[in-house]
Amino acid sequence: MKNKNIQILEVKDLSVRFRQYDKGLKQRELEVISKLSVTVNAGEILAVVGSSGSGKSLLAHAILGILPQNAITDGSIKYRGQELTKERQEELRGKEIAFIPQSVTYLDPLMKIGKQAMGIYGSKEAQRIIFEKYGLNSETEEMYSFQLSGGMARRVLVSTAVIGDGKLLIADEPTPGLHPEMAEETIRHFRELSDEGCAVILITHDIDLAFKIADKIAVFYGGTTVEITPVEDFKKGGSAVRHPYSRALWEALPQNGFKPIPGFQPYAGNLPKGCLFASRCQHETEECAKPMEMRELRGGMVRCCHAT
Ligand SMILES: Nc1ncnc2c1ncn2[C@@H]1O[C@H](COP(=O)(O)OP(=O)(O)OP(=O)(O)O)[C@@H](O)[C@H]1O
Ligand code: NI
Repeated sequence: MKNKNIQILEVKDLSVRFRQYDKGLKQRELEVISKLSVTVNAGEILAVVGSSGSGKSLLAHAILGILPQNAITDGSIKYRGQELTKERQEELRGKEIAFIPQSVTYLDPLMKIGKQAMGIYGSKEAQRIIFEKYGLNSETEEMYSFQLSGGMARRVLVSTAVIGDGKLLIADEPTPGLHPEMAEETIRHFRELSDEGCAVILITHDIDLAFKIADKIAVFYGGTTVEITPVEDFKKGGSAVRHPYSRALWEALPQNGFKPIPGFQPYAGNLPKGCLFASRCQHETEECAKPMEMRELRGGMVRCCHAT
């Protein structure tokens, strides 16, 4: 494996707020991501897991510079050591930084699939090989996105993203809607890309999948990271992970007893000042009401004052 220690992406203290209008013309800002920091190195696969609405897709959109107009971001996002400005995002998006979006509506409805897949840099031959690998015949190239089934559209998105020589691949839930063999193939492909030195961020609900290929797992909750851990700790089990929410995720897996987590994730605009998980946590004490920073622990990071 090459370049394993070269940092490709560094997100530091990222916050994302949405400007919204309350009743009348009163404006307010809804903070949906706060103090979020992650890094990914070349040749490394970082899996981002966490419940629905925890901010996973927004992190991807912030890196790519495709947040909606009313979004305000703070903090820093560095790509290969340099700040990712709007100009750089535009320049790198779809080239060095490849993206598989969560929704197939990202396909351009007015452009033939072949043309979209070619992007700006791909050759026709390379495209054919990749399309075949993903079970897309040459007729697909002449189709428009509305003519594709959900699974086909997803395969187009995946193959499109992996055609070029990306240095960073961000895949937002790439496998749902794919047949198991195709999902396996996709994941194998990610591994190949990372072995060639590409940094990969895999956003997924499927923790088993993350176990299979990730090097590192970032656990999101309420718009920020609560834990970053080498995948090995998650594999070892509930006692090896650092945060009570990570442990709860582990215990909710079918093979570990399917234990549900009582309570709900707090919603942006109504977040507690201290630990976001406190109201659902059996270890809650007064200390948990204080602002909680990420700290290093046992070769990983955790946002919990009780973790040991
Ligand atoms: N344009 C927007 N305006 C206001 N709030 C938004 C907007 N887009 C997303 N949000 C909110 O931001 C939070 C994070 O959304 P995000 O899509 O990143 O979640 P996610 O972790 O990707 O969830 P899922 O697993 O369901 O895909 C959610 O609470 C969502 O409602
Ligand atoms: Ni999402």
